Order: sequence, then structure tokens, then C-alpha cells
Amino acid sequence: MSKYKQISHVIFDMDGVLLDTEPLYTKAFQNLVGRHGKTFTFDLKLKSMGSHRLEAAKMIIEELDLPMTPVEFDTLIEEQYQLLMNDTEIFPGAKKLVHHLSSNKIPISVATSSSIDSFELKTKKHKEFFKLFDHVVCGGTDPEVKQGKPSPDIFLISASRFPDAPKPEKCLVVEDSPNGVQAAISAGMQVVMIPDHYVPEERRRDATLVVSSLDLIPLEKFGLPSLK
Ligand SMILES: O=c1[nH]cc([C@@H]2O[C@H](COP(=O)(O)O)[C@@H](O)[C@H]2O)c(=O)[nH]1
Ligand SMILES: [Mg+2]
Repeated sequence: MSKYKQISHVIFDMDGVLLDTEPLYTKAFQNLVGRHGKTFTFDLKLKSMGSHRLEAAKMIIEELDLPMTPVEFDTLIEEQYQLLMNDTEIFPGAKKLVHHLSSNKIPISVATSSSIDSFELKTKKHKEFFKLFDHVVCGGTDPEVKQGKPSPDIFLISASRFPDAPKPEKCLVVEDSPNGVQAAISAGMQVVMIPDHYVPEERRRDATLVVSSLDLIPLEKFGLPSLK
């Protein structure tokens, strides 16, 4: 009996999965906290990735004892995003996998914690690529997404927006963050994780499968047409 269940739909996280933006996030946060002589640690990164911006802001302010409110933090970090997020790159493996699934008519979507504005900023150079997806859920601004990852909301909402509204067990999520993996599991979905190097072993083990690049996912094990 295979460890993997057959699926019909794939839901992609964006930052750290489709777009190579996590190094830019690290730079943005370090630029801001560095002004107060503080360090944006990997521990803080792990906790903040995938969360709503104001939740992340509140957590970082508390942990680093920064003299500002979450709204002030969010305004300052937005300035960093305007500077750093203009020129984002799509991971080569992601480009290969998405085009393969799209040309094989496999329904695919994007479920990102970003706000719609942040999504527009990061994807303005990649409009054609993002047209390949059935829909995009921007958790930061979508009224139906009540709670950010690790709550399951965003993945359940994304599944419900496909025309055939697949059951959670028919969906495969692709994520880079521990918060995102937990959200997918809580949604009752299988999840492939492409962890950054700093994600410790114990934060990887809940994933259905861990790979180093999207084009290395053994699609046939999930009942999808193989990439080979
Ligand atoms: O180092 C970090 N990376 C990313 C985030 C947040 O996580 C979101 C990306 O999450 P996801 O990949 O789940 O969409 C970004 O929009 C950003 O708000 C963060 O707080 N800290
Ligand atoms: Mg991510």
C-alpha cells in the first residue's frame, strides 16, 4: 500500500516555493531590526514565515523589544518590500513543474499569506506565469481567510474555489515553511515540503515528503503524470 494517496489538484504556496523571495524577506527584516542594533534570527524567521504580517510584526517587536507598534513596523517593512521585491525570480524547478502540470490539464492554484498588494508587487514581472493557475488566494487580504497559517483556512478556501471543489484528501500542497506544512496537515491534505537549509529536522518530519527542488517530486506516486 503506497504511503502516498492519489490526488487530482495541486495547491502551491508562493514565497519560498514558486518565487525565490525568502532571502529578500530576510534582508528586509534585518534592515529594519538592524537599525535598532538587533538581529533577525533564523528562529524568528521560522516563526514568522507564512504568518499574517501584523502577527509577524507583533511577535518580532516582542521578541526583540523594538520601540514601535505593529502598525509602525508594518509601514517600515512595506518600505523595504517596495525596495527589495521589485525584481523577484521564479525557481527554475517551479517553472518546469507548473508548465508540466498546466499542459497536462492538472488543476493548480496559489495560496499565499501575502496581501494582494504584496502579491502584485512580487509578481509584476511574471504575469504570464501566474495566468497558468486556476486562481490565487491572498490570505493577507482575502475576507474568507479568517486566520493565517498554521490554521488550515487558506488551503480549504483554495480547494473550495476550484470549479469542481475537490475534497481535501484529493489535494496536494507544496510548501516551504513549518507553518505552511502544519496548515496543510490541519486541512487534511498531503504536503510536499521544500525546506530552506535552516529548517531543522524536527520541523520537516510532519511533511508527507521532503524534496530539494519542485522538479524532483515523484509525481507518479501521487497519481500525476511523471515529469521525466
Ligand atoms: O522571513 C520571513 N519570510 C516571510 C514572512 C511572511 O510570510 C509570507 C509568506 O508566507 P507564504 O510563503 O506562506 O505565503 C510573506 O508574505 C511575509 O509576510 C515573514 O514574516 N518572515
Ligand atoms: Mg512560503
